[in-house]
Amino acid sequence: MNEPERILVEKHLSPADDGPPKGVSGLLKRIWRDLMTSGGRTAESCPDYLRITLLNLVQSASVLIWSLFLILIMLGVLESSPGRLIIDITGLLIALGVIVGLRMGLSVSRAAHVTHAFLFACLMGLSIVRAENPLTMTLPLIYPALAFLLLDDIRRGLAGTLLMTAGLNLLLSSGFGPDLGDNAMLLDGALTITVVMLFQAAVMALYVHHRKQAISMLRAVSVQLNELASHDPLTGLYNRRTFIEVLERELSRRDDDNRPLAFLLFDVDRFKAYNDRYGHPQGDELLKRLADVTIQVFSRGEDVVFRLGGEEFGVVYRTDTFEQAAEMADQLLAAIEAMGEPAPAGPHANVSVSAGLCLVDKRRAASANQIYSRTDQALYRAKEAGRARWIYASG
Ligand SMILES: Nc1nc2c(ncn2[C@@H]2O[C@H](COP(=O)(O)OP(=O)(O)OP(=O)(O)O)[C@@H](O)[C@H]2O)c(=O)[nH]1
Repeated sequence: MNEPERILVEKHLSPADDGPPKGVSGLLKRIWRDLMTSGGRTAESCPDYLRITLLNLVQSASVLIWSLFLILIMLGVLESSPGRLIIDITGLLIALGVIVGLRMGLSVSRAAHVTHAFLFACLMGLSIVRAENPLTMTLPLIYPALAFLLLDDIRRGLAGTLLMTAGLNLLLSSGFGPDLGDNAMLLDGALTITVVMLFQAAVMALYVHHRKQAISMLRAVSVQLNELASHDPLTGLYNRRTFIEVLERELSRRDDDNRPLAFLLFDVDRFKAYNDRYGHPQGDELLKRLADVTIQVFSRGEDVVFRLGGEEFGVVYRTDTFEQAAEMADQLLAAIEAMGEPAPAGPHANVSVSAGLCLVDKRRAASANQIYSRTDQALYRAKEAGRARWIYASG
């Protein structure tokens, strides 16, 4: 994605600022939003929003659950065992670690993998530690849904689910897992776990697949819309809307980049006569050829060429010296005159353009619109002075 497109996409994706909500409910909403978005690290329109909010949701719930278990153990309501304590304390530390880590910029994938690995180990551990309770067997059934949602990866989610299913069946058959009494109950339990887990895995895989498809479709549509909104359909150049954004961005970078910033505005001479003589379609062809020639002259990655409307074009570019900026304008006018189009009217043998050249003064604060209108006046003077030339914009 090149620079002007990046600006538009970022602008498009940046969250709308509705202002902070007020009152107690506003405060609670702000805290909740802050927690779910890791202190504003993500927004609804961002691709990683779902994973970050889900990780924060799972880990916040974990903090509450592990704390509750620890309090109940300390109060003597729940029986204390070393295994149980290790799982509860590790769970609490990991949950807090992921929440804080995400706020401090921890990679979302890494956070998802840590959470997923602990979920896996913890559910297996609980099945052993609480083996006396047959209900423990149902706990690991939550595994596939969360693993798929956290990892957002079908292969890993599926591999983890199969491993969990195998592990649970191993626990049951080895006698380490929940005590299911007789063999018939054991078989029933093993089959139930396997079928439910695989069913969940299939449903979640389908869900993750469709969500990914929908997201990539939306991204493609968003890129297409940006393309339409930022480009001129005839020449493929950037349009006026992008021009203002690019020039404003370059103006704001004046302190970071010491090289002179130039804006060249040019307009085809006697284009009406050309259209009248050769027809509109031929006029369109000429505009396309002009666009190509301009791109050939201004071919550096940072040069940005625009069609600003009708037969008017613009270039925003930087050079090492002001003299070089003027040389570029000379080169363009010469390249256009060398295009070899027959002239419909006027004294020139070839198609020509008139231009205004503005060299932006670092010390003078001017908006993009002001620079445009100053350069337009210079262009007007070039027309008045006989066309086929460029004139400096004053001020
Ligand atoms: N073929 C074609 N013509 C266009 C397009 N947009 C504007 N025009 C024509 O461009 C012509 C501009 O005419 P004028 O503004 O009178 O300027 P000019 O004839 O070039 O004269 P000067 O600028 O004074 O040299 C008009 O006839 C418009 O119809 C376009 O997309 N395609």
